Formats: sequence, structure tokens, C-alpha cells
Amino acid sequence: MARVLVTYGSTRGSTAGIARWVGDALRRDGHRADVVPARDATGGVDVTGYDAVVIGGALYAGIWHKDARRFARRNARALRERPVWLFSSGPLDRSAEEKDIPPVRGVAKRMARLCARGHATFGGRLAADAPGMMAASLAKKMAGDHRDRDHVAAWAASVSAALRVEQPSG
Ligand SMILES: Cc1cc2nc3c(=O)[nH]c(=O)nc-3n(C[C@H](O)[C@H](O)[C@H](O)COP(=O)(O)O)c2cc1C
Repeated sequence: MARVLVTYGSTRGSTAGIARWVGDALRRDGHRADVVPARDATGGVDVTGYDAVVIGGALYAGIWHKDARRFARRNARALRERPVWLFSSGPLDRSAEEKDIPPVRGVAKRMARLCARGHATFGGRLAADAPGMMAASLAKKMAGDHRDRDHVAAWAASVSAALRVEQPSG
């Protein structure tokens, strides 16, 4: 059993939902998972109290959510000392289910810096009545919930399996 911190950056709540699904799947596999917004975790959570960390962030204009970036930057040293996985959420279509979407450049750099074990891109969600000019304009064509809980659970299962290998006694 591993103690896992699942933390995320989310503006409109859909990445928070994915993080909760990751936490649920890890718990079903017998791990202890705390799911915490990265905004709160950055100053308030001791990463050294966890065996592993999953960091998720929504994509906006090709950039990982600032709360996820800040968490990764501020905790870089502790993160490098334990297994870390990253995920991104964004595509407002089926593309994330149809193929593996590689991390955007900034996330790929962060993966290298943290020696992250893996990354997944999951479909996102945008409400038809999303506030904000850019969001409203995007929503005209792309509104909908493109998150796939099975995809998220399958990825979380791969994280879980890797943790079992690292901690066979748990
Ligand atoms: C203004 C705007 C820009 C976006 N840019 C991207 C993008 O570059 N790449 C992407 O995959 N998704 C993009 N999206 C989709 C969001 O990532 C998606 O809605 C995501 O689920 C939002 O997560 P959140 O609800 O946790 O904030 C964008 C959405 C908006 C409103």
C-alpha cells in the first residue's frame, strides 16, 4: 500500500473531477490517496509524507495550468526523490481516446526535470455557457464533456501496478 498525493490545477472543475477518479481508482487498489487542489497543496502539503505523487493540470492555450506548474516548481526537490506521474486534460473531442497525445512542450520539460515515470492526456470538458470571451467562443463549436472515466481508470491502474512493484510488501 502506497500513500499517494493526487494534486491538480483546474479552473472550471473538470480536471478536479479527473483527479478524483484517479484517487478513487488508486484507493480501490488498496492505496491511500489524498486528492488536493495544487493551489492548496503548494504551501500546505508536505510531499515528503507521500510515497508517490500524481500531478494533473488543465491545458489552456497549450500551457499546463499555473497551479500545477507552481506546485511542481516549488516541490521539485521532494518530487525528484519519489515516483511522480503527470497528466494533462484538455482536448474537446475524442482524440485523447483515439491515440496517445504526448505532453505539451512545457509538461515534457517538467517530466524530464522531475524524472516523471509517465504522462497521459485525457479529454476535457467545456460547458456551453462557459464564462469568458475565449471560452464562450470555443464553446460554440467544442462544448461538451469529453472525459472518459474508463481511460482515466486504466491509466490509474498502470500507476497502481508500478507502485506495487516498488512496494511489494504493501
Ligand atoms: C480559452 C481556452 C483555451 C483552451 N486551450 C486548450 C489547449 O490549448 N489545449 C487543449 O487540449 N485544451 C484546451 N482547452 C480546453 C480545456 O483544457 C478543457 O476545457 C479542460 O477540461 C479545462 O479544465 P478545467 O475544467 O479543469 O479548467 C481550452 C479551453 C479554453 C476555455
